[in-house]
Amino acid sequence: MKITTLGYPRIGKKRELKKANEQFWAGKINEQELQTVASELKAEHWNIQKENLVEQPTSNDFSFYDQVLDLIVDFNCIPKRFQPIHHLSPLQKYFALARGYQDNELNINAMSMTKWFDTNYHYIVPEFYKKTHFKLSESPKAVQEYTEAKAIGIDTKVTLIGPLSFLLLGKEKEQGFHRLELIHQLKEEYIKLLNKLCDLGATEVQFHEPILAKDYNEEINFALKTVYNEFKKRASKINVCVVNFFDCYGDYLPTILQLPLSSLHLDLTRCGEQLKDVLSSQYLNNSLTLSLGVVDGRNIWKNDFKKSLQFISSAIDVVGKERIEISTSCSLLHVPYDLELEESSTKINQSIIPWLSFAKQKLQELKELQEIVESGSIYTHPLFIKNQEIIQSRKDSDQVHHQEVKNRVDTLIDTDALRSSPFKERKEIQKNILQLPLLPTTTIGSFPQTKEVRQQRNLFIKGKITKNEYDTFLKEQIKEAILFQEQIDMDVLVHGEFERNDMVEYFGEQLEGVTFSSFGWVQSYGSRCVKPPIIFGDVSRKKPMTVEWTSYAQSLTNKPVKGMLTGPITILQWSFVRDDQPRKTTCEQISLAIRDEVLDLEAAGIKVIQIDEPALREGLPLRKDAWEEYLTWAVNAFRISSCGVNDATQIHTHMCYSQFNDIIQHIANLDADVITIECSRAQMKLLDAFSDFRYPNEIGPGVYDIHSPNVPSKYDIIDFINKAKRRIPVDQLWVNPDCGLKTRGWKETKAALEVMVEATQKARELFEIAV
Ligand SMILES: CN1c2c(nc(N)[nH]c2=O)NC[C@@H]1CNc1ccc(C(=O)N[C@@H](CCC(=O)N[C@@H](CCC(=O)N[C@@H](CCC(=O)O)C(=O)O)C(=O)O)C(=O)O)cc1
Ligand SMILES: N[C@@H](CCS)C(=O)O
Ligand SMILES: [Zn+2]
Repeated sequence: MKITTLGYPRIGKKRELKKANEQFWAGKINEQELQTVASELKAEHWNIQKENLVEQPTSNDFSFYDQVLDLIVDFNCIPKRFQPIHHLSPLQKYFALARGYQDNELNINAMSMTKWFDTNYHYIVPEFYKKTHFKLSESPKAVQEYTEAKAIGIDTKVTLIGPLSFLLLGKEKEQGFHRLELIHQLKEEYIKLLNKLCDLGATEVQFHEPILAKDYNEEINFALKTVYNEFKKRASKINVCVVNFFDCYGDYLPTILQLPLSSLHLDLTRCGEQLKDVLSSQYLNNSLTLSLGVVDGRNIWKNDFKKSLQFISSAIDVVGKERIEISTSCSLLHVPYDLELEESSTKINQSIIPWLSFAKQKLQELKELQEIVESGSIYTHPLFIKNQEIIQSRKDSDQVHHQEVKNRVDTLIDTDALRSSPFKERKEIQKNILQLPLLPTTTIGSFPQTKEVRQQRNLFIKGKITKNEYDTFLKEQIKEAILFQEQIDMDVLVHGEFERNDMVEYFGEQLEGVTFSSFGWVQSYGSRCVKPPIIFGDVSRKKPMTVEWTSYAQSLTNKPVKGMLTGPITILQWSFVRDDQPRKTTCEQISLAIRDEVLDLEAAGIKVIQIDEPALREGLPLRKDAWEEYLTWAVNAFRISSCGVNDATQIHTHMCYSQFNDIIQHIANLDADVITIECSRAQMKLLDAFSDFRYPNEIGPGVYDIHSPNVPSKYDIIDFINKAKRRIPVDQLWVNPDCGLKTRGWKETKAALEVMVEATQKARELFEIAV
């Protein structure tokens, strides 16, 4: 029984790739130096896999920015707007696709980014045209990496995103065709790639087709048959493995089992039931190897060997040990590197360390499972016994269970999730209190997290400056931010979130039942990483988390300052969560903690409170038949956190990276007084969802893109507001940027906000003339 892997994290255990990329972008290191960092990381990751008895580690799981972008480049599917940058080196051009390009003459928008399924990883979205013509690069990255590993004596399995997922994860940039129509030509280029790999000695290619975890579609099923049958016919020497993760194969299973594959991967952590279906299927042929994804690639809990061994044993009973491989459920991209780094950390709750497993430990778990199975005496094996003791210690721990938190959730009643009066009545009350002009202006919360802000925080954490000094520094930042917003005549102000390392980690650090790592970095997009909190027990709030900063900001101005909180669904979605109770229950506990904070902000005189929920959509189950259940509890969780306030307190929410058309009813059910949404890249398409639905509450469509340092023109913003006004009654509209400004510098932030407020003032004048 072999061990197989699906991909290793690539950012580096101390974020070496992040740092090298950023230095390269800043012109501080050259391409050769960056390549050296990359090669060292790849070699290190292959060697870790070898040490853990992975015979053939995976290659092509590395990426300088994103694995979908790698394919866009390798199949030459580069949008025409990038043609003028042919003078750049291939690597510079690659980064330009992801980050956009500006010089004195050119200003090219980056390709857009979106969430990779229900994860917090973002991929670059391929853009397709009717006439897109794929052409395999002379030196595809998969070939380079396979060769690079071979040169240091490591035979690898090559991972590739499969052709169906590559197409379906992209979007059509013109009407009148469906991107799946491009499959035949794309397939030809994949076949060329397979043959190239084969010529170099590669024996196995692992095609990741996570699109199969989504709803069944007849055309996709047909394409699946055609493509993989042809791979076998036209690249017959290479073994083809299909990998799906995050859910089961569903109705694709009969087709999948009839394909000429050498192995098939099953994510048994998300969908254990599928193993029975596979093992009992009439289509299971006697040469197919099953790759059992028993170790969770999406969470950080120590594997429960009992559960895994049950899967493994039942599969061995039917197909025999030789046809079984054990694996992680998905690529390890979504978990941090190495728990050993936390062992001397004063941040993490040390007593929960035995319960955890990061990427390196997950490989060790596979090795131990292999050893146990090969020993033949599973349940008496010392590794099994030790594992079960740890699993049991977590189940019984009083660190995990707190009766008063459970009681609070159990005694929630319907009215806890209801505002006192309907929106129409609240609107009038809030209007009288807040006295805001038509088209009120605001921002989403964060202001630039400058080097100085991060440095001061770092000095404070390392004990090099006192709490008093750090607080004084933060107050200075807040004061400057408030002054600036007053100067430009912004209507609803924010304090700037300078005290926060991250919008989720900051709250995680302050909640009971949650711990946080020192080095648990996970890539979110490009060089940006997050350190997801670890929710290990019943969650509650010890004391106010944000009131001091918001109150301080409010004390500096007569204008309303928005309290700024991260919502329960987003905290849940962007953390590593408990696997011993339903997500819904954990979410309800977080809702109550946020509710307490909302009420404390209200009691401190804060009149506007924003509860960010950018991850609401991302939390949707992959298959639509499970949406309703999720949306019902998720919306309710938001309402529990927001509905304790008086009618006079205005509740905002904010969402970004989302489409709303198919969940608009649930967005309305949140019953936030105001929702601000990312809108500028998708132009007004997003707003159409709200307008077609006749969305009843107030909306702030983002009027400019915060991902680019470009300062929007006044004309563009007025044009934007006009378009919005055509869709939504003007007394429902707010004006704001797409999202927070933490990744931007102050110079462009100030210029852009100034333009935004001026444009709004002009739009108000024009409106008054028109009426
Ligand atoms: C809105 N987004 C977010 C998502 N998920 C989150 N959890 N948070 C989000 O904001 N998902 C969707 C999007 C993704 N967008 C982003 C945008 C920006 C970042 C980002 O900037 N990440 C930072 C890390 C942020 C952080 O935690 N900083 C800490 C630590 C700073 C640090 O680097 N310290 C050094 C110490 C140096 C030393 O001298 O010792 C270190 O640890 O090496 C802080 O500010 O205190 C990033 O740099 O990638 C992420 C997602
Ligand atoms: N309040 C947060 C929301 C990001 S989605 C911010 O402004 O950064
Ligand atoms: Zn946002």
